[in-house]
Amino acid sequence: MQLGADHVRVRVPATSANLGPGFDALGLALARYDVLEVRALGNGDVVVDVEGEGAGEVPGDERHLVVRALRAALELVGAPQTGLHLTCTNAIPHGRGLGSSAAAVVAGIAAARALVADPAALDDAAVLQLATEFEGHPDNAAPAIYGGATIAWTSTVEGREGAHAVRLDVHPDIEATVLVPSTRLATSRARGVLPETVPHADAALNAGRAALLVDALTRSPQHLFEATEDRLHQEYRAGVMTASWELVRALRLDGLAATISGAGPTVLLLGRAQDREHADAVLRELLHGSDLWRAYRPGIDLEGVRSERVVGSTGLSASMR
Ligand SMILES: Nc1ncnc2c1ncn2[C@@H]1O[C@H](COP(=O)(O)OP(=O)(O)OP(=O)(O)O)[C@@H](O)[C@H]1O
Ligand SMILES: N[C@@H](CCO)C(=O)O
Repeated sequence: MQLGADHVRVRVPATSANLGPGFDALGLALARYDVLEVRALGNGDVVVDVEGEGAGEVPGDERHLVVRALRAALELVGAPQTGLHLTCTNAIPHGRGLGSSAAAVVAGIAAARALVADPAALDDAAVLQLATEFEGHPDNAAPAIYGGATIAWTSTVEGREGAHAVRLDVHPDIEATVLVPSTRLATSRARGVLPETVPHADAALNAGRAALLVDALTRSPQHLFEATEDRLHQEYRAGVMTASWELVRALRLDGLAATISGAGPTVLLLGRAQDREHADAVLRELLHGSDLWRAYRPGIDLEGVRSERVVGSTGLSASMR
C-alpha cells in the first residue's frame, strides 16, 4: 500500500487502567492529551522534537516508542517505510500510571493510519491488536483508542484470538481526579511484585466488584465506593508505592472511591459532581503542606484517539477518528 499523506496530526488521551477491581481489563480515558505531528520525509532521516513530558529523556531516533509503533503499523499494512519528522507536545506524565506508553503506541499507529492511502486497513480493532502486542495487555490501549470507559480482554477462542474491547458510556455525573506524585514507577516493576496466585475469596470478591463497577460507571455512580474495592493487586504493590497506597487508604477511610491508577503511583479518585465539595475538603486536609502531589480534574475523554491529515499550511482534511 502507498502513503496517502505526508503530514498528519494525532491527539491521544491519557488513560487510567484497572479502576480498582478490573485488573488488566477496565480503563478510563482522561481529557489530558499528547499531541503529535508527523511528517514523512523524502530521505531516511528520523528527527524527533519533544516538548513537555519526556523532553530530554526519551530517545530521539528509531528507538522512540511512537516511531517504533508507527513503523510496525506501516509494516503490518505493507506500506513503505519513510523518513520521519516527529513533533511531540506531551502532557501525559511518564511512568505514573496514566498510560503514557499506551498513548505513545496508539498515537504511532494512528499516525500510520492517517498516513497510508487506505486508512480502513488499520481499523480500531487492528489498532487495539497491534497496541496490545506492544503493551502486553489492552487495558490502557482500549480507552486511548475508543474514549470513555472500556472493558478489554484477550481472547483465546479459536478464530477470535487476540485483544478485544467494548466501550461503555460513562455516567455524566462521574468526575475523575488524579493525584500525580513526583516519583515514577515503571510498570514492569509494579508487575514484578504481584503474586503468582491469590486466595479464591479475593478473586471472588474482585469478580463481583468489577461487575458492579460496570453498572456504577454507567448507571449507578452511588455505588462507586464499594465497586472500586480490590484485593488482587493494589495491596501487593504497596511496598513499591507506599505514599500512594497510604493516600488511597486515607481517602477511602473518608468514603471516597480512590484507587491506584494503572500500575501507579498516581492515585485516581472517582466521584459524583455532587460530592466534589466533600472530596476537595478531604484532599485539602490530606495533602496540606505536601509538595509530593499535583492534583488535576481532567474530565473524561469521550472520543479516544483523533487524527487528521494536514494539507498545506492550515487546511485539514476530514478527521480520521
Ligand atoms: N510519549 C512518549 N514518547 C516516547 N516514549 C514514551 C512516551 N510515553 C511513554 N514512553 C516510554 O514508556 C515509559 C513509561 O512506560 P510505563 O508503562 O512504565 O508507564 P506508563 O505507561 O506511564 O504507566 P501505566 O502503564 O501504568 O499507565 C517511559 O519511560 C518511556 O520510555
Ligand atoms: N493493568 C496494568 C496497567 C498498567 O499498564 C497493571 O496494573 O499492571
